[in-house]
Amino acid sequence: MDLKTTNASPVLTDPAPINKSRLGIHSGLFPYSQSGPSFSSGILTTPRKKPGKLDDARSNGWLDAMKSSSPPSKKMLKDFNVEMASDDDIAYYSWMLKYPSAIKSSFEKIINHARNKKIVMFLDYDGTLSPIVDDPDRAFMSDEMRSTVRNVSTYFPTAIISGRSRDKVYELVGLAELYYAGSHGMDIMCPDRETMFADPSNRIKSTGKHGKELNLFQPAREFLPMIDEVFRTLVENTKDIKGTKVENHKFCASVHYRNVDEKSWSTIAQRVHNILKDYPRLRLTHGRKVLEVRPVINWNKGKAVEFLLDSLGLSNGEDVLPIYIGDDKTDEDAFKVLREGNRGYGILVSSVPKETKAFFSLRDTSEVKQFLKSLVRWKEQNALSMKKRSTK
Ligand SMILES: O=P(O)(O)OC[C@H]1O[C@H](O[C@H]2O[C@H](CO)[C@@H](O)[C@H](O)[C@H]2O)[C@H](O)[C@@H](O)[C@@H]1O
Repeated sequence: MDLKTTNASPVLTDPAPINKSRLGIHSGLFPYSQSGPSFSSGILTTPRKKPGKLDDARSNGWLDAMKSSSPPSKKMLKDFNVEMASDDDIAYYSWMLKYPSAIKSSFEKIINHARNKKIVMFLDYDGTLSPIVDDPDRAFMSDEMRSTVRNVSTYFPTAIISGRSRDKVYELVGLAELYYAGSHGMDIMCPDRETMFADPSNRIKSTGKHGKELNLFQPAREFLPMIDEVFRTLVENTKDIKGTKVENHKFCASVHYRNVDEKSWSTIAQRVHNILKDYPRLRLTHGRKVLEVRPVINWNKGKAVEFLLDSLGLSNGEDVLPIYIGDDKTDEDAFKVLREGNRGYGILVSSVPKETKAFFSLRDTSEVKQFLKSLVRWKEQNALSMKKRSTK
């Protein structure tokens, strides 16, 4: 089967980022919206945006987006042994007025709101549970983080929602008690509820590595051969560029350029761009020093959150509080769903100011761990005081 179409159309691109000024908190933030095409219902395959006049990777903003796709490491200014706040610090603290820290200023607010509600915890993996490292194969989470997540899941239903393949993220997290959504939510391992599957062809019964029966929801299943083909083409076409790494996530593919000399970034962008011209049913999104190729369907991490809440029977309750913690552009779809439906809290993990649909912020993975531990402590104290009250 020829998976390409002869009717080549230009690639849908994300908007080019606006250069952020060092102190321009409200006016010059990096645009951070990721939403794909949206329809009121169904998981429709949608056409890409109309071709613009410009038709190469440089002119349509890919390169700018690539350059600003991961925050630089922070430098502290020191002057005569007096620690001074840099412009970046001032910018960050001003930004935090709009997106307060979930552990510092706003923890009380969060738990007050969560009182008498059931928290459902959604966690992104890279940059949230494991720090960003140069080699994607070595992005391990610490044992302490793992046991923290395990503790969280004893009190709250907990799901991992990642851009990686479901198998890979399951292997990295290694906790059987969680729910997993891989490929940016396009591969969901979920509880078995017949009513969830309006289109039963998207529902797959499968047997996991340990012989356990799995219930999978895979809305982009028809794209499997196409993603496999484009993955192989991407590998073939970038193999001469030192440092490039292409990953196959089953329902999407990633081209990493973190370890590539910046001089070659435009070459990578151009080659990926050229390949995608032959696949109008695929689109490109930008992650942290990674180009991600994914199907043009009305599905994303936000949809996965809604699907999981539904399949857990927790979608309509006033007494449910979903919390989603993530660091990347793809997490914005989930933040948006929670904010717009007034359903719960998005928490952005970032050490630099970013425009976001989240409500709160955490600086890095260690603050994520601290936040999760604080929630568990709060829940334990609650349980203890309830027990004391009932034995009086
Ligand atoms: O949705 P996520 O769980 O956050 O996954 C997003 C991407 O994460 C990985 O790449 C990122 O982390 C790597 C390891 O720290 C880093 O080397 C890379 O530069 C980052 O982009 C993963 O490899 C990607 O395939 C995921 O899409």
